[in-house]
Amino acid sequence: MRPKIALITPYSELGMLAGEVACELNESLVVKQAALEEAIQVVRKLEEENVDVIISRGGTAAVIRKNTSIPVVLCEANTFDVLLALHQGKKFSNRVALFVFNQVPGLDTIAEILDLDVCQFCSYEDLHAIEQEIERAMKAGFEVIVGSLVAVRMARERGLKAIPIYTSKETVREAILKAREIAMVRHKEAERAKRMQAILDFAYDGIIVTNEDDVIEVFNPAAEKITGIRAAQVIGQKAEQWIPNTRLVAVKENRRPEVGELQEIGKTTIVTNRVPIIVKDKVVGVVATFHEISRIQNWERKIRKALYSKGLIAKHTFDDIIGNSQAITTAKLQARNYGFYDSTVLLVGETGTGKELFAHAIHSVSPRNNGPFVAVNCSALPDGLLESELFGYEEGAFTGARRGGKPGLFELAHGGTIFLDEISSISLNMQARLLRVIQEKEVMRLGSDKLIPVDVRIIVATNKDLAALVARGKFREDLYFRLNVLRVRIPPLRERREDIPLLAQYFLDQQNAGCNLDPVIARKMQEYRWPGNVRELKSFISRYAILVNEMPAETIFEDFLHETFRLMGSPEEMGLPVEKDPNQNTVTIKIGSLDKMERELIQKMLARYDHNRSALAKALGISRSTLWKKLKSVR
Ligand SMILES: Nc1ncnc2c1ncn2[C@@H]1O[C@H](COP(=O)(O)OP(=O)(O)OP(=O)(O)O)[C@@H](O)[C@H]1O
Repeated sequence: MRPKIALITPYSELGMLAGEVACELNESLVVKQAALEEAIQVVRKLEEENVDVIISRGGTAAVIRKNTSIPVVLCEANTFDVLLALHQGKKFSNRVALFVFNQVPGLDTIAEILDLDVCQFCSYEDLHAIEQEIERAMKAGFEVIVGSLVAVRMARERGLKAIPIYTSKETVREAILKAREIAMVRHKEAERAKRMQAILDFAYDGIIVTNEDDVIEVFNPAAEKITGIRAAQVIGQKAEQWIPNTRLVAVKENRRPEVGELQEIGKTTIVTNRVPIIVKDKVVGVVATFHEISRIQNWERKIRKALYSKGLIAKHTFDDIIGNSQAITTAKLQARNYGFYDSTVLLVGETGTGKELFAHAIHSVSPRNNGPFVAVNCSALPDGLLESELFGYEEGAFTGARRGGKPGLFELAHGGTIFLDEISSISLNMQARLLRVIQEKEVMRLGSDKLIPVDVRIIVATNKDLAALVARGKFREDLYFRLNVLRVRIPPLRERREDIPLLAQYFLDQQNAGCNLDPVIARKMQEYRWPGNVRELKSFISRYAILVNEMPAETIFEDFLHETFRLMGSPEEMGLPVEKDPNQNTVTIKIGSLDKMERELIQKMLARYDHNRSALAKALGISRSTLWKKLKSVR
């Protein structure tokens, strides 16, 4: 933006000279002719035109300065210009009255050089004052005057010889250059002030600034909203008059920042930071920034929600891992200790034992617990898809690649933990890429040649014997050693049968079933092998909670087992105790009424079938409901 510069001069010659210089400097200059008080009207107009700087000289410059906030650059004749004019004056008299607004430095020396008697008349600001001074000079016997054009004009009207002091071209050039510089600085300053204002206006934080006298200088719109006080009321007032319990004065005196302090303003609780403004070791004020605590809570909720919707948060802690057995307690203790380190953790355990649960818990005690937690089931995706999910891709990396590319899960887990479940299922190609990530701590998106540094802790889980896979060449040995740093074995449920009733009751409570586990079922459950471990137990309890009011607990369990056997194999294969009776094909009962004999027969058969009603119903060739009715009559 070109600066707007104006020159106000009492005589046209200076205007013409300045125009010429401005042209040479490629600067646009508005020239106005006016002297002393006449200049005030002109200045008003220039203000409307947003002129940045005014150039003027002598008394006119002094008048302008008093009447505007626009900066005024002096274009004063210099000593050489005065000397030239005095030299001219000497041609007419040895006594010269000098009419200039400011004292001329070195005037005595000039007078001596020129051998001239010079008397200076100065500091006038209106025509009347000049007139009076000229009268005084005349009375003192001066016949020649040298000075500003206004003075020269008046002197000539009174018949005196008068020589004007012209401003040299060099002085004009300097004035224009100076004006240009000031205009530029002003523009920059105005821009900075606008930016600062925008920051204050649009900041969500309340901002209050006090000066060294504890007077409020800044009170932004957010501060108005939070405090309910209007800025216009408080700016220029002492802070303690308006802000209850303010510590701004104390902060100024202590010279120590107070950060994250809670403060009550009416019914609102705010979190505030107060920091002293120290310039060259002097406290020149205090700045306070603050926001309502409810807003922080809202943000937190939003952030958590966003992370939740992405599944990027650990949802479980060690408290969620139920079990008192020695086996699970040892595993928990070990895993908790590993949580504090940053090395890779390998979780080994059968399906459904709680490996993912352990991964969540390890992250939640780790120093990374504020970072994201990303869980990936490596067996759930085909190799190519898993690769693009884990490492991300650049736009156009493959057909169907999303515009703008996509960050991989390693990038999303930056600062946190990534959990790779079923690690044994990844291909050798993926194993090589994973090894590089672990070694270099960098990922490269598909279709990109840029390495992105990532700071991620890795937890992997397997239900397969990785060492055996290494021996069979299915798993890279170097990766195995990288992963097998901190190892936790999670025991299967059958190795901690004492936890079964506890877990069952825990899941029942989770379902709000409002009942306790039938002790008979609890015992039976402890005898069962639970090949699907806790997951299987949990799904049984979900069914149990729904059916417990509909049918006997034993029937629910037996039906459950029946289905499991159908899917997985015989009771023997499932590890259930099956009565091994040498007289398997016969049952002895006492002779009695038909009813009685049937009751005894059913009781004995039930015992033989280890209370597995489905199996018994099948053996007797009757439906389970018929058997159930008969059992009811037995009881
Ligand atoms: N000790 C436990 N206490 C409470 N809940 C548990 C426990 N162990 C496992 N669970 C629950 O059992 C289910 C299966 O657990 P999880 O998914 O962690 O097992 P996993 O070993 O990772 O299974 P997979 O090998 O099939 O991936 C989850 O619902 C989990 O919350």
